[in-house]
Amino acid sequence: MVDYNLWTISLSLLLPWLLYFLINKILSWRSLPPGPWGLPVVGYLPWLDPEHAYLSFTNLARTFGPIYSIQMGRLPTIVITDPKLIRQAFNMDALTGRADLYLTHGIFKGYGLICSEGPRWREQRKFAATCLKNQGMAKSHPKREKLEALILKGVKDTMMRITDTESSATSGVEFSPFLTHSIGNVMNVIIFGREFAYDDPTWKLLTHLAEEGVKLIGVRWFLGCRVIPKFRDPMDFIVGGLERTHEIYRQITREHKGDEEDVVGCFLREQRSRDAQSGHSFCDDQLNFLAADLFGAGLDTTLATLRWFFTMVAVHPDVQEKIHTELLTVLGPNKPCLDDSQRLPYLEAAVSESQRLRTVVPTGIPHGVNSDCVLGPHRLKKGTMVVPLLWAVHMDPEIWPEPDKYRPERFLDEVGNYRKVDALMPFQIGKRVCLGEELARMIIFLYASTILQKFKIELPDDEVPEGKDPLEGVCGITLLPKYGRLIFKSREN
Ligand code: HEM
Repeated sequence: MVDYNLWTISLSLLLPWLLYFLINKILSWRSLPPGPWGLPVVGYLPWLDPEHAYLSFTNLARTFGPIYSIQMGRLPTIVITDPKLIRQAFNMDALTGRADLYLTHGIFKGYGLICSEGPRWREQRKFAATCLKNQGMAKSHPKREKLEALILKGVKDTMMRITDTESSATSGVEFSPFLTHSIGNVMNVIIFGREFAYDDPTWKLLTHLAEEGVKLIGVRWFLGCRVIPKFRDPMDFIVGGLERTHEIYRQITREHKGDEEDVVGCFLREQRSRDAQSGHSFCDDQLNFLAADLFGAGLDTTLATLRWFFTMVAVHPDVQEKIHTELLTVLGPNKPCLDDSQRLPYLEAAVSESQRLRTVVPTGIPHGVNSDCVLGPHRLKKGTMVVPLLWAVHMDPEIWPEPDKYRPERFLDEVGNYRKVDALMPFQIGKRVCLGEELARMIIFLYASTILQKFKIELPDDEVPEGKDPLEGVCGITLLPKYGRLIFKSREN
């Protein structure tokens, strides 16, 4: 009898709570965009292609529309494929957070720029933007010419290595290591105030750790990779690689006096000037994570963009000839410089079109909702992850008819001037838009124009197996060309 009463009391207390919980859940589901069902704990993850998650997401948009909900492990997620909606969402303060992933919050501990949020992100973003601008990364800045000269030195280094490789004009050359070294050194001078020699063992180690780390980050990170043995090795590699990278950075930092113009020098000065203040974000760990972010985000993406561009013009000789004719007509025998970019609209259009056709960050970098907010008719809860699906934006047939075709004319108006299309957003958009966009544009223009002025590029006959797409990609965080060997024939002979 006593037991029966206890049950009745417990149930009468529990039922209203259960009802309240269910109604709340149903209401919050109803205010969310539609989306596929998933399983408890893992959500929709088992159905995503781990190698090409951006394609699985794009397929779902065909069923559920330009904004849909999906459960990624324990993280409620919204995927957006409409460029206007992405712009609106990513301009909201409430969406400037990063999703709570083990990678961003557990391993990177919210340090650096890419993984930080709130006041630390604001303070560090302002600092890094000013520091890069003071090194010439801005239009009409007095140091722009110095930065231009640094990039051109890198272009010269790459061209020299191509020419010095005997096979480059006949059977072809894997030129990605040349680009990695020369663009890497542009980043090294900006961040650390120094360059590394091509065969320097420290440089080899740094690039190996960065390249492998980027490849290992993907959808698997949403599964509880701390507990699944299969995923432990890649995670251990990333954690160990980060520690070794930071140790090298600490050594470089110790060699700094603090009056240098590079990022490390600026950071050390800022740190000293703030020492008396409490609660600032300029601690030693932050410096290491910031340097790694700038190096990683800057090198990998710019390299991928250039590799895709050169592969695309090799596969489309008609486009390459038009670019070369434009270079001849506008520049004659003169070498390209940054001021020429406006006078070379076809080249600019060809670069934009390659950034569209092979989006180097296909799923974008997801954001996190940092306070409950409203996006159109939808209520987004704090903690939701928001994916701007750049691949789907760039392959939308409503915006780009026959999206699989490489057609630079999409970016030209009727008189042949470059036409900006808002839906092209390789650097993402909004309050956290890529911090290095201007630097990336400078590098891409100078490499693309100078190399195509000197060389005719072709794809070796035996590089791509029969029936395979020469523009096939391999995806980690970034999408890289699968086939890397190219023939460079000098046009000066
Ligand atoms: C073609 C080359 C590049 C592409 C396609 C690219 C793309 C992106 C994308 C998609 C994001 C995410 C933005 C967001 O979360 O809303 C991003 C962020 C970032 N990029 Fe780039 N990027 C490129 C070059 C660079 C360069 C050269 C640098 C170095 C200065 C750089 C530094 C950063 C940093 C620090 C962030 C994080 C910004 C933040 O979270 O506030 N990127 N980039």
